[in-house]
Amino acid sequence: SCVHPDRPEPLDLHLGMFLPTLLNQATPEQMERFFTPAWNLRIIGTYAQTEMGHGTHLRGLETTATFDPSTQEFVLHSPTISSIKWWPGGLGKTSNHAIVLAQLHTQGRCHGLHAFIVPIRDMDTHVPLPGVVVGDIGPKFGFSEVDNGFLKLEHVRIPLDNMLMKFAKVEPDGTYVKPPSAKLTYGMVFIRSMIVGQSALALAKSCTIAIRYSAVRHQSELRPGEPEPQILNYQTQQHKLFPVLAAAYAFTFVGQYMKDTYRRISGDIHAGDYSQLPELHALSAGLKAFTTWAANAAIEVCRMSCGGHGYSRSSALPDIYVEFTPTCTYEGENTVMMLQTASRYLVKSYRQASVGQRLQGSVSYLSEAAAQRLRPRPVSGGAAPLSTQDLLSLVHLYQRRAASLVELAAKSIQQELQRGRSQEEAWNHSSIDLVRASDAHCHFVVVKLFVDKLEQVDDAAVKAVLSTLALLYALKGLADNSGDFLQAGLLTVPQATRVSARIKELLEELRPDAVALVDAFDLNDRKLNSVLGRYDGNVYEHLYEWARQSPLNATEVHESFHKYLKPLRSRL
Ligand SMILES: CCCCCCCC/C=C\CCCC(=O)SCCNC(=O)CCNC(=O)[C@H](O)C(C)(C)COP(=O)(O)OP(=O)(O)OC[C@H]1O[C@@H](n2cnc3c(N)ncnc32)[C@H](O)[C@@H]1OP(=O)(O)O
Ligand SMILES: Cc1cc2nc3c(=O)[nH]c(=O)nc-3n(C[C@H](O)[C@H](O)[C@H](O)COP(=O)(O)OP(=O)(O)OC[C@H]3O[C@@H](n4cnc5c(N)ncnc54)[C@H](O)[C@@H]3O)c2cc1C
Repeated sequence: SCVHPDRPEPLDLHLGMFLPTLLNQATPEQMERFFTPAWNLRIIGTYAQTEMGHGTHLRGLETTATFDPSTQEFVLHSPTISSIKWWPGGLGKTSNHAIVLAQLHTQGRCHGLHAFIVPIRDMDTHVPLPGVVVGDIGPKFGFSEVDNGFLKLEHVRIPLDNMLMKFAKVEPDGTYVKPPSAKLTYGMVFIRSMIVGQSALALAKSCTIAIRYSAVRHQSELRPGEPEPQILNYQTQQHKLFPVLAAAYAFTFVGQYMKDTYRRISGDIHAGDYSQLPELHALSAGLKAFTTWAANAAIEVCRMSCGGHGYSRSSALPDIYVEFTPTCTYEGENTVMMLQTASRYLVKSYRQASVGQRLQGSVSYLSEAAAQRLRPRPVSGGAAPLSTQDLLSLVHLYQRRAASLVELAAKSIQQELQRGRSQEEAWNHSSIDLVRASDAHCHFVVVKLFVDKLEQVDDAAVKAVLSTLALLYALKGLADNSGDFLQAGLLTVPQATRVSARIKELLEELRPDAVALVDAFDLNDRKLNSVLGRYDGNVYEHLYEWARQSPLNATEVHESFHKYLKPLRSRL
């Protein structure tokens, strides 16, 4: 954002969560008091929700905010070690304010989690304020530039007006006024929606590096006596990289869709219509998990496809991985997000469809599936003919797989209940099926959005190559998940064999356009920061130059020789 484009920064939370949370949850008066100074970086804020003991289970958070009507203040307190806020980016050393999520207590009752603006450091000296114990949590897997921090609040007093009161309120006498919808206090749908676009960017960067390098790198022999081929000509290399390229395009379109959907539904919410919030929550949670998991795995595929040089930080791929991988955990751990989508939306929608309700939005196919279940099945049964060319029929196939896995998960819960398990136990014993159902639903949404996007492309040549990519994305997903399709009776073994053959043809079709397709992401050398992914392809000269700049090469004889090796040698 500020100094290093696309790299994690101490100010990310200020820009990505503190300001957006104010925009969504502050009253006009609070906007004036906090937003303008925050926009001017006088106030630097972070978002402090997670505690040492709880991240996922928000109802388990222990920090309290107790209203004291005699002083018109909230008293913020961390009652236990496990209640210390832990992880917030920029909290350790950078921020002078934090949005703290705490259990609100007023008039002797607890009203659950609410957001409070807590000053933590003096605005001029930056010294921690009385009662605030704050610091950095120490080295991590990556994110070294970010001071993820801890925060212990010891009876810290803040004014009544520092509770974000756009929705829920506390009156001066301590009366609690409920929000119009309890779900509004969860938030998080904004960043989850944006993370989908970040998955696309991470994939675009990784496959740009790997595909450009694979066009530069020559290795081994294809035909004896002939020059070594570009490694991009090996079918296995194409099989590793072209599906990643296809996914990068798919996720780019899904990322755009999520941005638009967020804008549309949050517009409705601001106008007082909350009916689409469950769709936004389910889509943002599920697609955040689906795309980050896929991108996380694909970055490693790209790194390994570059052989030894992929392991060098000059490739940029190790950094892309360590900076991207926490997206699978933060903003809602992925398995937990998949379970939200499944149990809070898909299974509920399945039940509604089963009793004849017509569903809207991304789950409308469950109504179709329910209607189909009521129709008599053809005696012959078996999978329908499969076209490895027709994108719409593939979308339909993904839709039917999703419907079938949602049904499987819903039935699993039902069976567990019939065995006498409690609702909670039945849910836990069905959670593998629930995650699988979410995954299939998200996969369907991605394939559908990719195919829908093609309708908006006018240029015939661009449309043709994007259609090939969409076909590859859909067929590769089919091959990777063939067990699901076979199990649901949507695919036969001979059809699966044809899918594999068609994938090979598509790889060959895409080969001539592969470099142009990554160039089209328009990621310049500064943004990529990769020796292997250079636009001009002068990899070897610059690899040598990069190595020469290594700090170890500052002297011809390193001091370790005199300090350790020489004395050691003399003792042997
Ligand atoms: C410009 C952008 C780029 C900036 C990039 C910045 C990068 C910065 C780097 C890192 C940032 C990291 C920040 C963080 O990680 S902040 C902490 C994030 N923490 C989480 O996300 C916690 C995850 N946990 C939860 O979300 C919840 O606790 C839960 C998993 C949903 C469970 O909660 P709970 O048990 O209370 O809820 P239920 O399952 O019972 O659900 C109750 C009903 O509420 C609905 N629900 C739940 N969540 C939401 C939501 N977010 N929005 C709307 N509705 C929600 C749910 O569906 C239930 O509905 P029902 O109708 O079934 O009653
Ligand atoms: C780099 C980074 C930056 C972060 N920045 C911030 C920040 O700015 N602000 C902030 O507040 N937080 C931040 N976090 C914290 C982050 O949001 C949490 O770590 C995240 O929400 C996951 O919660 P947890 O750590 O409690 O994981 P846990 O919930 O303990 O997860 C551990 C395992 O338990 C499983 N599990 C947990 N609950 C369930 C369930 N109900 N069903 C099935 N399985 C379950 C999970 O699937 C996972 O496998 C950050 C984290 C990282 C890594």
